[in-house]
Amino acid sequence: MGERRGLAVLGGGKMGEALLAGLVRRQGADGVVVCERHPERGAELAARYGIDVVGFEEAAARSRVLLLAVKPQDLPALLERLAPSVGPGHLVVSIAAGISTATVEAALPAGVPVVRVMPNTPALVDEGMSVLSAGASAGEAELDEAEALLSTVGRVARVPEYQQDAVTALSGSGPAYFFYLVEAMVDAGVLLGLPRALTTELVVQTALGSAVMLRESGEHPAQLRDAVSSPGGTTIAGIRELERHSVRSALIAAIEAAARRSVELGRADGSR
Ligand SMILES: NC(=O)C1=CN([C@@H]2O[C@H](COP(=O)(O)OP(=O)(O)OC[C@H]3O[C@@H](n4cnc5c(N)ncnc54)[C@H](O)[C@@H]3O)[C@@H](O)[C@H]2O)C=CC1
Ligand SMILES: O=C(O)[C@@H]1CCC=N1
Repeated sequence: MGERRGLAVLGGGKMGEALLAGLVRRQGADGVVVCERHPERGAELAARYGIDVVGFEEAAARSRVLLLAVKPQDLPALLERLAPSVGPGHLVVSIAAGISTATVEAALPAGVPVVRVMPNTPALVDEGMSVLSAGASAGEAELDEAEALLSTVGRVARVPEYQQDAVTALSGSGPAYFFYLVEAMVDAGVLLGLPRALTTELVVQTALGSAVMLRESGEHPAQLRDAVSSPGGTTIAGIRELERHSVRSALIAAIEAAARRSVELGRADGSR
């Protein structure tokens, strides 16, 4: 079993494809297969990335790493079908929000190493953030192996598993919050009479430039914001409105709600 080298992506949806696309772009399609419930979707991925679409049994026979990329609610059924083909020579990597390594391990034969990962969709453009935690049968070697895989599509961090719900709310869901902010800013530009295409360019480049500044300067965001806010100027007039509308507090509440939902998804029935 230890001889296997391939990678199987089980569930070729949005996140499965984002990881698949990045990995194939970096390492080629050799040894990569996908399992997908919807045949049309499978055919689309096969054509786009030059990979084989196979069943669970063949995926397990051909692959060392089994990347679980179905929705948390679909994971129990998938694990039940996958379990007979899996053994300790596999490395199971689960990206399902909220689902603990203990839950995945309990559905598989004893001793199968499981690593839980929270990735995000910017993996599509090699700017992903993936956060790893080891299950009971996984050690440094398995974390290193998962890290080698995920680092082809962005940055990687490791946390103790109890922090994964907070991570899910921040970097897993985070892209949606930035997209939401961008949408709102573009609406504002349109309201002020700017053409939508120009407005979008202004906002997207501003978002990108600000993100690069944050990463490269290492400065506190408040310091960078101060540098934009001239005394008696335009920026501080805008900031006052953000404060008046409790935007900071709304963001904190949103991220708290996302983390709570991650905890709920981890319950056997995903109930609220
Ligand atoms: N979308 C995102 O930004 C992120 C998603 N995740 C996690 O990734 C997982 C997938 O999420 P999405 O890609 O957004 O969902 P999705 O619904 O786009 O993709 C799931 C895919 O799995 C397929 N599928 C379901 N059951 C299957 C089965 N038994 N066999 C083969 N294929 C099967 C579906 O047909 C679908 O194409 C979830 O567990 C989610 O928590 C994690 C981080 C970020
Ligand atoms: O919304 C979700 O549940 C998934 C997990 C993190 C991002 N998307």
